[in-house]
Amino acid sequence: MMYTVLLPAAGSGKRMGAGQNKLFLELRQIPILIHTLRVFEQDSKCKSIVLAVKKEEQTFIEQMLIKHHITKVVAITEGGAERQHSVYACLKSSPDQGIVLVHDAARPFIKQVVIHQLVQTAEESGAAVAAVRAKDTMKKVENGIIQETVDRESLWVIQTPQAFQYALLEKAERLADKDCFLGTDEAMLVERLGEQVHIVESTYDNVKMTTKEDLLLGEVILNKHKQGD
Ligand SMILES: Nc1ccn([C@@H]2O[C@H](COP(=O)(O)OP(=O)(O)OP(=O)(O)O)[C@@H](O)[C@H]2O)c(=O)n1
Ligand SMILES: C[C@](O)(CO)[C@H](O)COP(=O)(O)O
Repeated sequence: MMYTVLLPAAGSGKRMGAGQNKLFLELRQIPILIHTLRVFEQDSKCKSIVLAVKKEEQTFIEQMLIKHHITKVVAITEGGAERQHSVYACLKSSPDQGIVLVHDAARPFIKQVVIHQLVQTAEESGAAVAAVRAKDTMKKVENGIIQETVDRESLWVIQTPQAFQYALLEKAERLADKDCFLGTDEAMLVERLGEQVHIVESTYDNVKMTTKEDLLLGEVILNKHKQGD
């Protein structure tokens, strides 16, 4: 099954503190945004890419796409104040009403095998998200005091990509927008409709480039991938 990927890239990178959109920072001389785009450019099952960007960054990004031979971007739309708004803007520009995959442009290390499993699961069941098992002991804390230890067996750390049948995501985004509900991922919007969202086990190296430490980790992951891992 072919899919379209929606890539929100209109953030500010405040936690990275680089004074610019963190997606323009380079890992091995290639911008993070291009590392992410290359995954989908090279995936024969990806038919198109829709990007949400800041208006003032659009020309720069268009030049970047040409320089790095990225050909699958079919629409570039203006992002919104929050990530969710940027994803919704992408969805409205999607030429494809089959399976859509939402992926943070800030996660450059996603593996094709995980993407394909997500697409297949979403095709069969409607919605699927990438996730890894929680590794640490997890506790609920209020005012600095532990309230309880949460059973780790049932806890997963949620990532992107998140894959959906178009009609389901469209309904979830539309209703969230109408209700002014803001979620931190798309699964939350679908969950509030009472629909099931399936987990696809991902890898711990699908990290989101969020703070400076992640850049060091990113270089290590790139080296690991270069050695065929
Ligand atoms: N209004 C926004 C906010 C975020 N994003 C995108 O959503 C992804 C995940 O967001 P996050 O890691 O939070 O990025 P930033 O918002 O850039 O970072 P910060 O929260 O530290 O400012 C990134 O690819 C980012 O560009 C977006 O398109 N529009
Ligand atoms: C969507 C996400 O990447 C899943 O882990 C995450 O929720 C984005 O959150 P952020 O607050 O924008 O970092």
